[in-house]
Amino acid sequence: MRGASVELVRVSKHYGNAVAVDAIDLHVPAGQYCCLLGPSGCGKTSTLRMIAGHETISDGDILIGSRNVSELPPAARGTAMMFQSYALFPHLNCLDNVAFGLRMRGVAKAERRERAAAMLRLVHMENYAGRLPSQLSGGQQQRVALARALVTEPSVLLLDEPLSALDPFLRVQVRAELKRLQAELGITFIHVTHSQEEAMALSDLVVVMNGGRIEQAAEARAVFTRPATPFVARFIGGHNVVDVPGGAGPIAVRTDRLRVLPGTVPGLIPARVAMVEYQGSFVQLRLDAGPLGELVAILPDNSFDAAPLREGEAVSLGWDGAEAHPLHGNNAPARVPVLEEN
Ligand SMILES: Nc1ncnc2c1ncn2[C@@H]1O[C@H](COP(=O)(O)OP(=O)(O)OP(=O)(O)O)[C@@H](O)[C@H]1O
Repeated sequence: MRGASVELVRVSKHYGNAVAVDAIDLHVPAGQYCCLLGPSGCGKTSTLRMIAGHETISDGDILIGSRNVSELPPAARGTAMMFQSYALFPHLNCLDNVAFGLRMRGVAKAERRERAAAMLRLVHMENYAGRLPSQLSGGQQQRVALARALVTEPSVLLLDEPLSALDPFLRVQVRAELKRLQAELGITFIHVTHSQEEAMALSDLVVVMNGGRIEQAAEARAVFTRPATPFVARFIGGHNVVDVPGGAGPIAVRTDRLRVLPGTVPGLIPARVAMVEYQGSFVQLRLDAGPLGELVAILPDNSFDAAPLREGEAVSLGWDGAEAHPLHGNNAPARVPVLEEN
């Protein structure tokens, strides 16, 4: 299998008068793991469904590799889709479920079975080939669904909240499995999630969406250390968005970089400890900073224990200059469409 790049050029989706996706530009290089991340209703699923061809594009173009696929039916795009609900056929065993997509494409029976068995091996489910979906756990069904999506050898796999139906323990396990498979197969994955943690753990490219637009598209570490907008800083978590009076605009200060000193220190921001939350390896402090609102600081448990603070106590807040990250607004560079060989 080979990955293909995915390029969205001024892509919009309207439902009647409502704009679900608003003229977005995005380039996902071939073979990358990309997560579309954002709150409910921000347009992630509509974007994914337009790439798959399950939804018409209201405006703009989608290119996969060097082909403009905007008008092509789903089966002609070289994509496969994996859904949140596993959507396995209940009356077919695992092998037949996986082979189903090949039957639809007219592949002969012996080859269908061979390729389906190879896919089950890939997801470590070869010993369950004869079982019905009802005889499998949620995580196992998810693996079979993955094998079924991959059996047609897509160059792009589209995943719509593939982990959200799993319990937290399984979610982390299947997440690692997805990452391993993507690296092994080298095909492009585009994965919709509203979980920051999931996006950070999986992605080469994190695309943060809000209100039908892209707020930032960058590598996970860049999104976390250099969020482009107040929305990204808040959504990705781990940041305070602070608008100091007389400053040059809002800045982001990581919660683990906010300094909290006891008492009143001239020149620092006066605050009061509103809540102390013990979280195991660290302690989270909610701090009432008056006109600046509530700020959050996290301290390793040993630093907190060395000089504990109590609720109601007066403190002073500050940060090193280098830790103040200006939030310039949407500073994502304008994208120039790039064509690559498929
Ligand atoms: N078939 C439809 N008809 C009308 N409006 C729709 C339709 N599908 C989605 N929308 C609207 O378009 C916007 C974007 O929806 P979309 O499903 O793409 O968001 P999402 O980010 O995937 O949300 P979620 O995480 O809740 O699935 C929402 O306001 C939604 O109500």
